[in-house]
Amino acid sequence: MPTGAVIEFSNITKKFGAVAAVNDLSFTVEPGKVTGFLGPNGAGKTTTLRILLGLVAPTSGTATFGGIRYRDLAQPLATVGAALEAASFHPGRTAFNHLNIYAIAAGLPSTRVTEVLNLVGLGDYASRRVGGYSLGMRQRLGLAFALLGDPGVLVLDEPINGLDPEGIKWIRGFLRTMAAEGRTVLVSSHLLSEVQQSVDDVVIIAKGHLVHRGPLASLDSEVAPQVIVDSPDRDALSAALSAAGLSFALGRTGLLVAEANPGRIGHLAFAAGVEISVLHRQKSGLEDSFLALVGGGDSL
Ligand SMILES: Nc1ncnc2c1ncn2[C@@H]1O[C@H](COP(=O)(O)OP(=O)(O)OP(=O)(O)O)[C@@H](O)[C@H]1O
Repeated sequence: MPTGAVIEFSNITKKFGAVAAVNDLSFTVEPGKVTGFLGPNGAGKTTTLRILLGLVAPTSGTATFGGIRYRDLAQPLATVGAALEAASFHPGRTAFNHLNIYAIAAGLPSTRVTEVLNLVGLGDYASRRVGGYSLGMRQRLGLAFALLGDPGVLVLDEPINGLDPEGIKWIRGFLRTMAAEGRTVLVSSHLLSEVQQSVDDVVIIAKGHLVHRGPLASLDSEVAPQVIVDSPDRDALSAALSAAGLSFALGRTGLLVAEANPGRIGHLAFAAGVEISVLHRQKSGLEDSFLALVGGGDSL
């Protein structure tokens, strides 16, 4: 059984000209869990993963597997499996031939190619040309490649992108199994909802900065609870809230007030003679917390 190594990013910065795509990023990723690496498009996820895999040199900082940089690993294929892009396969080659080239280069037997193709559900399609594969099948082929050396660490960039519902269900189970076997599994996504059911921990970045890391459930406490209140006379209610110095925004079912105590809102409406039609506490969901952390949904 492969043992997962701890992935460690220490003060990673990557500048493209004057722009810092990744800015002083530090975090660790533990074995035996699925860790979601989340952030809106352009947050710096792909750049960070490319640095980890030695494909891009950081401007400063280090990224290591069990303390060793990718380029210094004695057996890279047996240590880390990565799937960064699904589309870069030679269309004229069969899936078997594609993987066999890498297997031969790594000194692995052809039986391993058949094994990994079966593992990702492509066993029946091994002799088909990759050019005829759907996006979902190419995603699976990318995973098969990542698994070739039976690595303890899996690094997958947006593996759920483009999968149909059946494929999404399959990959969720696949990620869980990989982590349960002791591997370190790092999966990037720009959508929390996409990975919510598969991840134990989350690392969230926005504009190249770390904005949150911890167990998935820790996201719940990130946004302060709000009160939803409404009135047949919304203008009068708004005036009463403003007079009390409370900030609020228009929500779907009323005014969202930055205040945790519904009793306080009820009291000030009563004192102002404003009739209330809705009044309750709103606990934000994981998605709300995620959007608040990454600066709203505009860039998603
Ligand atoms: N080679 C490059 N040259 C210049 N700028 C780049 C380069 N690669 C990435 N960037 C910029 O760095 C920022 C981070 O990009 P990156 O691809 O890492 O983000 P991401 O979170 O993976 O987003 P996406 O999910 O859209 O790929 C973006 O502003 C991007 O335009």
